[in-house]
Amino acid sequence: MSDFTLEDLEKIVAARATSGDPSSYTATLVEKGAAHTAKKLGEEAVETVIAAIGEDDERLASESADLLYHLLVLLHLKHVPLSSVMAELARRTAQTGLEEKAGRSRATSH
Ligand SMILES: N=c1c2ncn([C@@H]3O[C@H](COP(=O)(O)OP(=O)(O)OP(=O)(O)O)[C@@H](O)[C@H]3O)c2ncn1[C@@H]1O[C@H](COP(=O)(O)O)[C@@H](O)[C@H]1O
Repeated sequence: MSDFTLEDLEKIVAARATSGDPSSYTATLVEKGAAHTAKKLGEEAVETVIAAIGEDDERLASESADLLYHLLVLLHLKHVPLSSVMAELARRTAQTGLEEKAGRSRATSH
């Protein structure tokens, strides 16, 4: 099994974003900006849903990889480090998902 991590991919994305390499898809996405990348992320999310419902596991893994890659590019463009996302996920491990959801409703009802 590969020990490749999302942190590794985050570093690759950061390097390719500023590479100026015309063959880099990351550089192309970054050039088009956050709004374009967010739309691409949405498309990849839909493709992941379609794969989950009607396609095989290999296709689901492939679409999930596209989704995570585009999320990392968007986070890069918005200057949100992956460590912030991981910190938020780590914080949530202290409670169940439904407790966390109840906390969100309380936070937005004020
Ligand atoms: N993980 C990925 C990755 N996943 C998906 N993609 C690209 O995402 C695109 C998604 O395909 P779509 O059909 O949805 O989009 P498209 O039609 O090609 O693009 P649009 O014209 O619609 O914008 C494809 O071009 C894929 O190659 C990725 N491109 C790059 N990476 C990683 O980023 C690294 C650097 O890539 P470059 O920046 O291209 O050097 C690579 O070595 C990989 O590790």
